Amino acid sequence: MKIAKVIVDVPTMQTNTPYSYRIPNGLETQLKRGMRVVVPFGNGNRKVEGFVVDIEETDAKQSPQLKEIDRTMDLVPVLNDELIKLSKWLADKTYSFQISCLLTMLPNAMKAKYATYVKAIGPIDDEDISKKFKASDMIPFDSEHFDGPEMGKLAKLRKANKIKVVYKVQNEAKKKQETAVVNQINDFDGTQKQIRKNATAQLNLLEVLQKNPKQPLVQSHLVKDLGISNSAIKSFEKKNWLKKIQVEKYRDPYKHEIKVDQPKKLTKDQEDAVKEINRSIDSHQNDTYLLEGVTGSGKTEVYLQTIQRALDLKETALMLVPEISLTPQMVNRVKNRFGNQVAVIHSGLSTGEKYDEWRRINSGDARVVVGARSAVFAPLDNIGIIILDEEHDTSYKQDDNPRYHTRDVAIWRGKYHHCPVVLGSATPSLESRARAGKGVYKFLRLPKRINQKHLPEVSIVDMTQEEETHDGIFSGELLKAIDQRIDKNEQVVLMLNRRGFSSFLMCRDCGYVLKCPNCDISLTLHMDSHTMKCHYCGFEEPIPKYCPHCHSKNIRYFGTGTEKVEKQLHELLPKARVVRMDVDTTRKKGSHEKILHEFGDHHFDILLGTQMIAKGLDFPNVTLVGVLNADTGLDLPDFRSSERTFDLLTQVSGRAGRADKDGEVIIQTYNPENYVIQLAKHQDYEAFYQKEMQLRHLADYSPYFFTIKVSISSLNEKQAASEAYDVANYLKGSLNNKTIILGPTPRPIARMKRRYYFQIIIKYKRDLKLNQSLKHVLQVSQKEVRKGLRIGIDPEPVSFM
Ligand SMILES: Nc1ncnc2c1ncn2[C@@H]1O[C@H](COP(=O)(O)OP(=O)(O)OP(=O)(O)O)[C@@H](O)[C@H]1O
Ligand SMILES: [Zn+2]
Ligand SMILES: [Zn+2]
Repeated sequence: MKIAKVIVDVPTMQTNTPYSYRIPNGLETQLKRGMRVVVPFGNGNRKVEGFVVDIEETDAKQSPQLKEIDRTMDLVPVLNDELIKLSKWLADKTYSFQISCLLTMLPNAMKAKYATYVKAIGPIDDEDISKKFKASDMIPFDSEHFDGPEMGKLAKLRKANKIKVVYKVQNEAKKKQETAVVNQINDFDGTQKQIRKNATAQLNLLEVLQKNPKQPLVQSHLVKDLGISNSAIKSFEKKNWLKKIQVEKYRDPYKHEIKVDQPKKLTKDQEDAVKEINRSIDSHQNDTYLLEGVTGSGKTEVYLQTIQRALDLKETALMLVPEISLTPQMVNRVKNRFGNQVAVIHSGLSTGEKYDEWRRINSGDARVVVGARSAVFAPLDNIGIIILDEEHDTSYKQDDNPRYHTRDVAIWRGKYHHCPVVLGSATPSLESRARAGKGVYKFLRLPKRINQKHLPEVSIVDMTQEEETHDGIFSGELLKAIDQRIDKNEQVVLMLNRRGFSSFLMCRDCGYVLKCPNCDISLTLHMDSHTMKCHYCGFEEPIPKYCPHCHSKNIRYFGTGTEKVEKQLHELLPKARVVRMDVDTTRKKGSHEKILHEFGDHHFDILLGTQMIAKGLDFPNVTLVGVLNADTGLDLPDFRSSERTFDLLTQVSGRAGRADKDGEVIIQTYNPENYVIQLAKHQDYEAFYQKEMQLRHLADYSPYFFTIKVSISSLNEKQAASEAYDVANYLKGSLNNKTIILGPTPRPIARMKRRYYFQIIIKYKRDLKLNQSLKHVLQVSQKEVRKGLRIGIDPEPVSFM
């Protein structure tokens, strides 16, 4: 007898293991590992969903009491063996439930709230089934409409391509048609001779056709994105050099189907890196590389050429980038090189678009995947290379269950596929840099910018010395520099660092920031009530008149929003054309792309934005970068706040002077002597690394120690506190004596949304009992969990707030 092992969608400790179910007649040959099923569960036999993670042969006598699978939700597996295996590892590694991991891997469109249908797409020879399709070609795929044996027939019909499964998404767009052109030219050289030398529009069109001789090219993209004239297309059509066809409009958010970019000739450093990585690809070696390259050193070209190598070997490629730098610029660079083979996954896509992309990957149509964090689970087969760009970025860590780090998952998949993993950054995480130093990762460096360009000159402006003008936003020096750049017809990027803050009060004499006495977080100014409020605990006090630290009267509103800065700019430099990029101006779909496009076309002189603009942008005409407030991230209660500030300043500085013209950076700060600011001035990552490693060593922090955060919360403060003490005591008794256990303490933000939080920080080097002990904690706290306690285990937390 065959049984299925099913992970059910009941996320508790007790159910975090596969349950056995009998496979009903008719499904025996159809049911596959990786399909979703509906099964009866518990005493009441309520129906729950689950994933088949294994199918086994057993002796019927041994398991007479087994319940039977109700039905399948899929006709083909939605997860392959690799991903099922990965989910088990991930659950273990992140102390979460395997079901959460399995669900994390699927696009939302396939999650329960969306209806599943079967759709007839060919003649159906089975009488029973074909009768059902008489009324409609789409029928809900459930037990009301199909019984067990019929489900088996459906699977056969799907194999024969007579039906398909459709997940109906609420906002699914109707399919539309659009006009495309297809090349008809065989002899390109001969054709070129027939075109006048000064007919550039026609020559451009010819070039695009030559690069894409077989592919339909959507006319509107040719015109809008490549500047090819409609009249050129018309005259080509008349001469039968191309023909027009109608194609199905695809929900491609970037609408870029045309390859226009050729590989660049590599510099010596790039070539060394590419050779080394390609060697691993060719020999299927699972090496992890750290590619440390200064800003503008051409890391992207290294990625593109190694991806090409994997494709040449008929393998696929996975490229991960932080959400924030998943800009149209980056996406277009990959799409321009690899065309339609690229699938893009990020949070800006609609559910339907994400599902489309997922399906293209699952079916093997898309062979290069570019995406943010969750794309690390893309169902690619046969991966030849995995790239993690800006590997230090904190958005790679998921805050919620399962609390995985994208880098760990990428490395796991690299091992599975025997392929190299490339971690790239101008400012690698200390952890990765340390591993490269020890030889765990192979170290590749691009120490110079492309074309012998040097890094931009950085100067620091001490804002405590500035006269009280311009609301403390602009120093005289920065204003003058902006003015000069505009006169020279060059462009400026201005960053307002808003990390961790909205609007706060700061003393202009000593730099003191007014903080909440309970939460260790800065208070936010509320003009309506004329008070300072804590956004987390609700603490409130009147706006002070004197600095509590140095008693200066010079205490003022700071950390203004980009909107206010924009207004200031208009007053101070009326001629400047400013475009603002922040959460407000990019909320609408496509607006991000539009702003960057218009800035690139020099419709604006100044791009003003938050951290959003620090990464990945490549505008040749930008020669000045200004950082309005370098300090705001430095004070956060987090041992990584220096590292983050250094990264941010280095990344944003790197936006200046990337092409022919020299770049300049001006950083305004209230802490000009701080080592982070000083080292950022020299853009000296290696010096920063050495210095910061010393500090981490002294304080027993990562990468010298691993960290785990255990957080315990409840609406009832007493319950949370007493459980936290119990857990800490248990851990102190069970873990080895070199492991450091801090706490329990109320979390820096102790109370959030009415729950009281306590946290325990575990710092360890090697502790064989750790995993077991933490699982034990999860087990024994079950009773309290039923009474409303929550307990979370976060390995390598990126936030301690
Ligand atoms: N071999 C090359 N020859 C000519 N130009 C190149 C070459 N490699 C890269 N470039 C160009 O140099 C510029 C900088 O490269 P790229 O954006 O890849 O750098 P990066 O290291 O990714 O930078 P950042 O970390 O700042 O984003 C780009 O405009 C790119 O097209
Ligand atoms: Zn507070
Ligand atoms: Zn002061």
